Amino acid sequence: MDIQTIGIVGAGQMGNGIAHVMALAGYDVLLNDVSADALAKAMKTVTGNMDRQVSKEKISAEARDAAMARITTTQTLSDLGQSDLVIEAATERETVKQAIFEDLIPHLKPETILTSNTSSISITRLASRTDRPEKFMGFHFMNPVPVMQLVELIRGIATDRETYDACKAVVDRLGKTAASAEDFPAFIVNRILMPMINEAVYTLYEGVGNVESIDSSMKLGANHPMGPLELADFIGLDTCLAIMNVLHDGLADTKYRPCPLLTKYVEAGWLGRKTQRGFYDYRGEKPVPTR
Ligand SMILES: CC(=O)CC(=O)SCCNC(=O)CCNC(=O)[C@H](O)C(C)(C)COP(=O)(O)OP(=O)(O)OC[C@H]1O[C@@H](n2cnc3c(N)ncnc32)[C@H](O)[C@@H]1OP(=O)(O)O
Ligand SMILES: NC(=O)C1=CN([C@@H]2O[C@H](COP(=O)(O)OP(=O)(O)OC[C@H]3O[C@@H](n4cnc5c(N)ncnc54)[C@H](OP(=O)(O)O)[C@@H]3O)[C@@H](O)[C@H]2O)C=CC1
Repeated sequence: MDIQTIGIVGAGQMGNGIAHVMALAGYDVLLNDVSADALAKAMKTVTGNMDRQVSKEKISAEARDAAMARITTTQTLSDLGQSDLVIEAATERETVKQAIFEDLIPHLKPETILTSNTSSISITRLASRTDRPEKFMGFHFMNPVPVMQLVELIRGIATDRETYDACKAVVDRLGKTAASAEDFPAFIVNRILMPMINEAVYTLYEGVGNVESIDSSMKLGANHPMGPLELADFIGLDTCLAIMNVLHDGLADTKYRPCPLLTKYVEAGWLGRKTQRGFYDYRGEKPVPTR
């Protein structure tokens, strides 16, 4: 299948990154969000990130201008009807994703491939609620999208070969590396990464260390580029909690129990960088630990 136009639903940190790399690779991008603010912020972020790539001579000013011209934003979901491939990258909540697919499907071409950037939710279950489970799969980018090399590709029970091959060809054109994961809760990366982050929150909760000592231990002691709490703030604490809940419910094992302190931060609306406060407070000149 020839893919030229890519629809992206959700213009948060993942949606803007996906729009960025798709446009630079020459795809036409239709970027949708319910919020006009989110769309404006996304375009500002993409512009800033591409400008930085120009100033570092990673891309030319012409390539940036051409890529920016390929991105169209819209608050109207039906405008994505002409997409050859749709990547849903809205909030990590199953009901939100299901409602998006329900509203979008009547406007899609029969051959359009439908995918989700979900971090954890069952692809088979999401697909089963659509009219095209064989043309549905998981297309899971890592954050920050312009920098991270991996894309996890997850087939649901019904996904056909043609759909997988078409998505794999898109990953190849982006110059990224695809890893196939089976459709089990949180797939590969988050099955391993998120329990580590949750354990870091337990380590904080139990007073074994504070935010600073936990993060510097993992940075200096295990050579991680970011400490686990800094990374949790970067991902979004709501997303981290949602993934832990999917692991806990889906695998029915207490080892995946979300730390009550993680729940408390989310209940406070302290979701990390995106709300300016999480395990660190980002409102000042430099991040200050909140515990
Ligand atoms: C939750 C899920 O479902 C799955 C996930 O995504 S899990 C999260 C996976 N991601 C990670 O684990 C990220 C861990 N952190 C890192 O790898 C690094 O800290 C980092 C790449 C984010 C930043 O690297 P750094 O060396 O500390 O900083 P810095 O030198 O400023 O940045 C490195 C490059 O990334 C770019 N960059 C950094 N943040 C960026 C962003 N948000 N968007 C775009 N580009 C960014 C920089 O411009 C720089 O580019 P050049 O190499 O071209 O100069
Ligand atoms: N954060 C990460 O590190 C990673 C996240 N993911 C996954 O990507 C997806 C998006 O995550 P992320 O970008 O971090 O989340 P964000 O919270 O940054 O962005 C989500 C965006 O979706 C919007 N949205 C909510 N409902 C709808 C809707 N019905 N239609 C259109 N847009 C909607 C939100 O708008 P509003 O704010 O107005 O509600 C928001 O702008 C999630 O499934 C997440 O699990 C995957 C890999 C890494």
